[in-house]
Amino acid sequence: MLLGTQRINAQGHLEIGGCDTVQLAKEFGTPLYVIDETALRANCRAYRAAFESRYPKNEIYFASKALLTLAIAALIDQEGLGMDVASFGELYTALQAGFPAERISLHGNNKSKEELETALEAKVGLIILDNFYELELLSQLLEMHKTEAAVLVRATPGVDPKTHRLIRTGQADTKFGFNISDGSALEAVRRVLRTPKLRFRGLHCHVGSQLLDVETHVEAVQIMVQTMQSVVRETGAEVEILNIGGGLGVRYLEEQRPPTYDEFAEAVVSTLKSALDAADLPYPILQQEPGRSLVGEAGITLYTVGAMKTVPISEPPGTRTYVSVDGGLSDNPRPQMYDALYECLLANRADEPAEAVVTIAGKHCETDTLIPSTKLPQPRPGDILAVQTTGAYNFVMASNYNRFLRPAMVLVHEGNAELIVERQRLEDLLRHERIPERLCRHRPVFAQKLAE
Ligand SMILES: Cc1ncc(COP(=O)(O)O)c(C=O)c1O
Ligand SMILES: N[C@@H](CCCC[NH3+])C(=O)O
Repeated sequence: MLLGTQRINAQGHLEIGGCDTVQLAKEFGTPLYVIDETALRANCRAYRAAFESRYPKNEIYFASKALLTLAIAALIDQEGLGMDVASFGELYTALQAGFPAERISLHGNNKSKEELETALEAKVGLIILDNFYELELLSQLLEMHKTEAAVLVRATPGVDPKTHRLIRTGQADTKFGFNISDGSALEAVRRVLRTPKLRFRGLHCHVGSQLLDVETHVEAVQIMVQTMQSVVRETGAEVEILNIGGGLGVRYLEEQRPPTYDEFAEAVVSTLKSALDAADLPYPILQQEPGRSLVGEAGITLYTVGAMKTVPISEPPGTRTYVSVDGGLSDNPRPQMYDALYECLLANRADEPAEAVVTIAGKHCETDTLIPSTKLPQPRPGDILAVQTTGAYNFVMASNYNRFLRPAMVLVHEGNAELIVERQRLEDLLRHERIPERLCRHRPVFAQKLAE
């Protein structure tokens, strides 16, 4: 499977963004996150066009939790999208990148006073209210700071998407949002309307992530329109915005066929329009927050192959060959967390027939299998392995487990590769650490040498 601008060049190497991945590995080291700028930009444009052509009152916020660095924020800004942030760190990064605050929306199921105050001070465009505690806290802060805030009420539609249990959020039993079924969402709207410094702008929902069909979104849209109708009927308030979150899936495996942007837009918009018409409601602004579907397929991770071993196995009877790479759990926790599956290829021998069935293992002190079973040309130590579809929820979920250094990230575009995140250095690991005086002893000569 080749995605975005990927192709196999005359040397038989995988190329992305016009850059030879073998050269990238040589120049920047491995593990290395590589982001295909052309593909990312094309996705932003195509997603937007799919909706704009069917529903012009349409706004796309990039869900920055999927991938955020200063450069990515700047690129998303250039593409004219908004940005959904869900923590102080995401808000800080977006603001530091110069992302216009009025196009930022603040999320979170337990927003702190500090996060809310910073959002108010920066004048972010929208705050998505998640619970009654936050509603109360925000109204106190607005009184204190003598300011106002535009809000959406996040509602939980009670739908059950077909995706991993840890990334479902539309069902009633979730920590996120105000339930619709027990009347909490309507009560939240009433309270917002009673709070003079809160400006009610509409409703929000997000049903889950990596959805490979349109059914749950369609169901959620119908429920949200019914909820809009109840809000209008019960409170007389106008629902100017309906935000349906993100969630569209991507291809991790060749056989996966997520709806295209056009198929997704057609299903969502036709459902929305007919539900609105039936309810005799004016058309709201349709907001969305895609993350994975914009950036997932635009990223790969490059690793270097090291140790290999073959062991006998009983199920099915035969052998298994472990091919260990120089990263794993710390740069991609998704296989451990969600049993996520990935495809890969040997970047330096991408044109050779894939005839060996192997297991790709990480190098952590865990059974950090990256890919349980895949077909490759017989791997050799020193080969460069490219794991596909790692643009979303990899870099942002990376850790320093086993004191691994977080990988670098490069943005590739028309044959140029620009470093947008430096590889961590050993001194970064110790930057925030202190040894109390009473535990101090002279550092061994070797540690001193390493630090120089
Ligand atoms: C509120 C909200 N919006 C948007 C997203 C982005 O989701 P995805 O990356 O699946 O498009 C998420 C994550 O699931 C989310 O929690
Ligand atoms: N981290 C999850 C997605 C979480 C979506 C955010 N609510 C994943 O990698 O699939």
